[in-house]
Amino acid sequence: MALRLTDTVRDHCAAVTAAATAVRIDEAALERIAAGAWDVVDPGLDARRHLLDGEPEDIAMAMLIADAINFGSGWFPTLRKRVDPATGRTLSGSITIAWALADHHRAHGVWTATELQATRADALAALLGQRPDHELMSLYAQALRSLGAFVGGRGALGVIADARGSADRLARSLADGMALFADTGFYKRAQITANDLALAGVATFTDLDDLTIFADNLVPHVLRCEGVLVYDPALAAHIDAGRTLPLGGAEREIRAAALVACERLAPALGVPPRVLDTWLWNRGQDPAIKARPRHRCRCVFY
Ligand SMILES: Nc1nc2c(c(CN[C@H]3C=C[C@H](O)[C@@H]3O)cn2[C@@H]2O[C@H](COP(=O)(O)O)[C@@H](O)[C@H]2O)c(=O)[nH]1
Repeated sequence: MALRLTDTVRDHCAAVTAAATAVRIDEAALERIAAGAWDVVDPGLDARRHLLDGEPEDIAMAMLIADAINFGSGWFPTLRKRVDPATGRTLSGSITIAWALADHHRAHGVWTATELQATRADALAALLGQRPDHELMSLYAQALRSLGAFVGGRGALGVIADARGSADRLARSLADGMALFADTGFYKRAQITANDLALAGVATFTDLDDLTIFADNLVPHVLRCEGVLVYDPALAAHIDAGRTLPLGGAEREIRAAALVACERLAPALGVPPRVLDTWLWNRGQDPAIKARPRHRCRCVFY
């Protein structure tokens, strides 16, 4: 039987972390977190930032669309950010994009697979409130055209049905079906898509809790702020100066170490990695944590 996608991720991250030269896990800090009396809960999806009411096909397609462009953190400092009208706080890059998409879906309906295949960067930029010439907009348009071809005539619920109740199989279908999901060794967006479809109530997976964390740039940053991840001085200086990292090398060590640390923290805290991920990610929205630079890598994976 072929290895499960999540098993390949765990094996890859264990190997990268064992051989890492620029990032290490601080055992004492990890034990401190593991022993803490934290209330680790998954807050679920925010109904303002995601389309959660309507026909299941629309909710499922809206989530596939959101997660097909749930990347770009390396460019986020160059994006125009929305302000939350309820709090007056500037929203993060990914929340800015997700919320703008949800508003569009509520007002104009959810794109069909055929419409997705005709996505243009300039029209998408206008919808997302961004400059039409921003390179992330052309990458987003490419991702959505690819999603349209991937979904085809089966619809979003058909994509889910083809996973036959397995989150791992759904993630594998995305990773094998679209180049921009082929985040080998981490499969962050392929995995978070399965989690999001389940959270949105349009999919049921028997192996959902086997997902790993969704290795982005914020979860490792929260762990670094807690002292769990320690970067060598040159890497720390590079990141603290706001300079981007190339794909591969140090950024892979950072993501892999975060995953390995969470593989140990999750059972200690009595939650699956997917719940720990969301809890850590939401803590990362804290202004004090956001004030410290996190690593930035301009890629299509996170
Ligand atoms: N590990 C993990 N990474 C996540 C999310 C979310 C939030 N969306 C989720 C929320 C509800 C649904 O569950 C969505 O899936 C975004 N990201 C990633 O963070 C990165 C930074 O973004 P920011 O802080 O905006 O700059 C970016 O690469 C973004 O792709 C998450 O929950 N976990």
